[in-house]
Amino acid sequence: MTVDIVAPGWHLAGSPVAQPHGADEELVWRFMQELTTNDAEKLGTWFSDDAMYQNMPLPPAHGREAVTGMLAGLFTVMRIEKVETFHICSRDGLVLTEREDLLTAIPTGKSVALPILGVVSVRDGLITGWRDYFDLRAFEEAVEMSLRG
Ligand SMILES: CCCCCCC(N)=O
Repeated sequence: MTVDIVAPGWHLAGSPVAQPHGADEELVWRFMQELTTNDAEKLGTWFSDDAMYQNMPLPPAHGREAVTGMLAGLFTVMRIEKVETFHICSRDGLVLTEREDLLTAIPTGKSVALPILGVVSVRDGLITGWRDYFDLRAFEEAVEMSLRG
């Protein structure tokens, strides 16, 4: 069965919030597309030295090295196939993204389009914080893989 991202009924396709505006949102929009490289080292260069990253149902990573290591660890068990950012908005360097990420679990080969609310803080052209909120149980059941060990 082929899994893909389908724009939800609540997608405000023609609205200004469906496109990035300003340097911070442009940076986050491009970063979300860069995720599909699944290249932890390359993605790590987007972060400040003091950055944090957390998939909210899981523990956080603090510092660019730990952020890069967490991404590298994720990419041993999953691939980010596609990212659709349906809505993006921001104020004072805090960027909110309403997305669906198409994720494939490497051990099972199963995929899921996972709804995610992402919060990204940007300073001087670097990401200082990235927090993704999603239903981990929905992910684990869909791809038949646990991320909690
Ligand atoms: C469910 C695992 C976490 C997802 C990691 C990368 C992403 N935010 O798409």
